[in-house]
Amino acid sequence: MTAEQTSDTPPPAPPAEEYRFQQGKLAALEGRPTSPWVMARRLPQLVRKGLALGWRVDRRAVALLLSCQALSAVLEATGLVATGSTLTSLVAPGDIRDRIAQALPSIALIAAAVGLRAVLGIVISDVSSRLSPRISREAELEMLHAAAHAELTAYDHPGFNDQWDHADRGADVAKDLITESQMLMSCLASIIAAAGVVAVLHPVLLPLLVLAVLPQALARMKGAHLQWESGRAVSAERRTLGHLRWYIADRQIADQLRSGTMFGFLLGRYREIGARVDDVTDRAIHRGSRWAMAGSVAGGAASAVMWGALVLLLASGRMTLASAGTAVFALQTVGNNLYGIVGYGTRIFRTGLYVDDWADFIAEAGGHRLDRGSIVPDPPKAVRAERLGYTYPDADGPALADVTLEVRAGEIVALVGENGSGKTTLSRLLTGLYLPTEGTVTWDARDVRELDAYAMWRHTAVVPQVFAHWPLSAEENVTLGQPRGGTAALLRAAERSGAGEVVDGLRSGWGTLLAREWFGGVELSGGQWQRIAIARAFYRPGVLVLDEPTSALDARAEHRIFAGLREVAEGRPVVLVTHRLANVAVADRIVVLGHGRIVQEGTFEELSVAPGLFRELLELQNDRSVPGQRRPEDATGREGPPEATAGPGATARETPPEGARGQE
Ligand SMILES: Nc1ncnc2c1ncn2[C@@H]1O[C@H](COP(=O)(O)OP(=O)(O)OP(=O)(O)O)[C@@H](O)[C@H]1O
Repeated sequence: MTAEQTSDTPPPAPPAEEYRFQQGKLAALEGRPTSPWVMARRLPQLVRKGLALGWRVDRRAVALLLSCQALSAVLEATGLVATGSTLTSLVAPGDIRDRIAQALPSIALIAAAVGLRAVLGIVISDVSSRLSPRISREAELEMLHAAAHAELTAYDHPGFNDQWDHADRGADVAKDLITESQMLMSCLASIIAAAGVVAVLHPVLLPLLVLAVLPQALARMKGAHLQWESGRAVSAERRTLGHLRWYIADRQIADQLRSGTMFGFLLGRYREIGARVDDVTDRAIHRGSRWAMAGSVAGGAASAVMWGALVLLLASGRMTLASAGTAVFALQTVGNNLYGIVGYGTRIFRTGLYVDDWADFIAEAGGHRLDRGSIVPDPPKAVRAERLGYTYPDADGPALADVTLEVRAGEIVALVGENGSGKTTLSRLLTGLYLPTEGTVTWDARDVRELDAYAMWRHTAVVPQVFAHWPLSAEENVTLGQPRGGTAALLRAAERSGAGEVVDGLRSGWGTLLAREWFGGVELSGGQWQRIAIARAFYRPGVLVLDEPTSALDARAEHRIFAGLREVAEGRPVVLVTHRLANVAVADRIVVLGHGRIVQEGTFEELSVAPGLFRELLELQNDRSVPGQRRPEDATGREGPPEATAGPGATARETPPEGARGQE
């Protein structure tokens, strides 16, 4: 036990709200089959689906599979018929040598059929093994395509991530659909062959055999459905476990996990959630076992009836010994294959449910497929928001309301305001990453809804607050794999952003892999990464959005960005989001947001003198006095007024929380 766990302090009371994925309403779940009968009816549909998947990947392989299957069934029937005639020859009266000689051709036929079926089995297994991984990869690619063509807002909808998870599982097991379909067809072909022989021997045997297998078939299907249901019920919990694993083991926060001695606490959460998952799964397994038990008892009784009937037929002389012997072989073949059908049918049904999830996802990207116009825009000369409003899914109120503003090419508009006032949301709307829930956003007077989304994003360059560290070369990290404008454009962007200095120090210059050491790459510092991210945006044409672009930069690097911004803004609309109010002096216009609305608008000179939120924030940022601390020259004990001595560029200073101030 670690020192962390031996602490005498009692475990903390459970919080009012727990980190938990919300399970969205899964429309696909409704109307899903629940009864074994409906499940059985779905099997042909699923086999078709499996074959269709395979067909898309490799037609020749599927055709070969089906042909081998059919041939194998014919050989099975031939073998059974030959078994019948072998037995008839062997039990006939006469000299044993004559009887053996008479049976020899059919024995040879049985041997040939068995041998050929073995060869066909190897071919079938070879073809389906090659086909399976390709099917999964194809399914995965379709899923990734669907995800990349979902609206960004999809990720804010509870349920979307769940649907992605289910689809992912579906893509993973899609390969099994073809193998299971093929096994199912193989069993079916054998049954048809053997059932024909049984039916000829005596018509009563076949229905009795079906009756013997049916109870177990129903029980197994019920079990499969219960298992699938429980899997869905705990899927959100499983994802939470996955996230917790990330928090416990990821390198990015490994230092904080240690310095905050968080390990024991998070592990406790992990155990609690794991126990909840086990609870649901155990219940499903117990229910499934009860069904299996009932199915076995009923099936055993029905089998006894069938074998009793065979003995009666033999005893009453309605069946010869040879026919009875053939019947035993044929019944065993039918019986085994019926169990095979039940087994593979159950598996294919379960696989089918997951594959349905996958199919639902790729059809509609979890209900959030990009569904916009097809107009391919030019780089915009003016981006305009008109009475714009935006409410996040399931949010209590709007994040933005009644916002009207325009940013023209060559103009820098700064968005400022307190945390949560809607700056990032607005910048995402202006670049069409979100679609408005109220009002419109237009690019050169065209509603962004009418534009082809990916075509418009080719004219957007964004430095978000949290930017990607792509595990690619330095050059690809700037060009994003879409070189345009040649080396000159790359070097220009690098020069203006300060990324050039970073690249100059790298072991292979622009070709250096920027990834962690254990990927064979070079890891950059936070500020160095930010310079690369800025170069990325400077390199791309179109609307430029800089959301806190210099938060990790040193003073020299920051100065370079803002000093060069006017040049970068030439011919393109620029939106600058920042809390460092000294930096917004570079903007042509400043838009101040408060609770999702525009509360002030003007130039730096206008707003810094006009009473209002901007001046208040500016003064707070420039205030370097410490509340409650006496200044040496202030012998009267009077709390010093805020000093406005710090010039523009002074770093924002955190003020202590209200409660802490009260205790001073
Ligand atoms: N993905 C989201 N889902 C739901 N609500 C969100 C989401 N992102 C932001 N919000 C809410 O929308 C409001 C505006 O957020 P936004 O990120 O636009 O603010 P901001 O002004 O950029 O804040 P900051 O200065 O802290 O970056 C906030 O109240 C926030 O809680």
